[in-house]
Amino acid sequence: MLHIAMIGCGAIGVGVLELLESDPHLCVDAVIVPEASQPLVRQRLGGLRNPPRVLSELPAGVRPDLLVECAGHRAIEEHVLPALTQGIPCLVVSVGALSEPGLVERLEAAAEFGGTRIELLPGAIGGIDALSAAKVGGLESVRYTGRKPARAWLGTPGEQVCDLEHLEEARVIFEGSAREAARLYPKNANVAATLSLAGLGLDRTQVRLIADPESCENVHQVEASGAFGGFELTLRGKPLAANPKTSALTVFSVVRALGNHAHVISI
Ligand SMILES: NC(=O)C1=CN([C@@H]2O[C@H](COP(=O)(O)OP(=O)(O)OC[C@H]3O[C@@H](n4cnc5c(N)ncnc54)[C@H](OP(=O)(O)O)[C@@H]3O)[C@@H](O)[C@H]2O)C=CC1
Ligand SMILES: O=C([O-])CC(=O)C(=O)O
Repeated sequence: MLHIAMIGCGAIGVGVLELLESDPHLCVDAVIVPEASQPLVRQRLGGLRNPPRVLSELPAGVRPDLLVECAGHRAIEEHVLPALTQGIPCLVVSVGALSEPGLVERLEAAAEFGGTRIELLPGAIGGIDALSAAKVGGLESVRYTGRKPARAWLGTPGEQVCDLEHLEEARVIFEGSAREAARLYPKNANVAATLSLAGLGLDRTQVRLIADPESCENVHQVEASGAFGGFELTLRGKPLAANPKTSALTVFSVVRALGNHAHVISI
């Protein structure tokens, strides 16, 4: 049985906990969330057979087998870096945070110090295995298009490009490098950052973001070419009811990754 601590308990976290209830090899003992949201989180988890403890940080001396981050960019600094330093292996979904200059190097240094590893999860996107294998032979180009319902872009610079509430047809709201996408759209930059880290890096990965009033899915398209040949991927992600900015596949990606640590065959 693997003992897990989870950082964050929102749309992804709750979905993961519900699915893990039926896996006898994995047990989430604690979820770490800000003090202010603890009563709400305890209420959300009330329906689970064995709800985890809800805490603001890992108690001194407690050492889970794995720590999984499902919280957001700030949590990398607050929880993942210290856990790595203590030798706790970490799985991370907020991969967009790694676009911040210097953070990859700091995570590497913390993991080396602790003698452990950090695993970046594919989350809402697929094909990361193929892309990073293709990189070994040499990649020429990687283009990513992210299309989401118009309202999913509220609160982003897309609001300055068009009237998202009254959009009548699909509109490109951003075109540029993954680095620029991460700077302008940090909350939507996880997929772009993941593709960049697996492939050609933040400066050479081209990104296009589209607000589409007709769409009710988060559609991720990737076109890559290189010495291996080429691939085109379209992933039509269903948004989570609890957070339409997040695709349901992200929950399944976390459950898969945790299962791969606990089960004898990993795939
Ligand atoms: N790789 C990928 O493809 C994807 C990655 N993501 C990443 O996953 C993150 C979580 O997504 P989702 O579950 O939908 O978001 P939610 O907003 O539904 O939930 C976030 C949870 O994390 C908690 N939290 C926030 N900051 C911290 C912190 N510093 N320390 C501890 N807990 C914290 C929140 O608490 P509170 O309510 O108090 O803020 C809340 O419980 C996103 O922010 C995004 O970065 C999301 C989608 C796809
Ligand atoms: O589709 C999702 O779940 C989230 C997304 O686009 C991103 O963060 O890049």
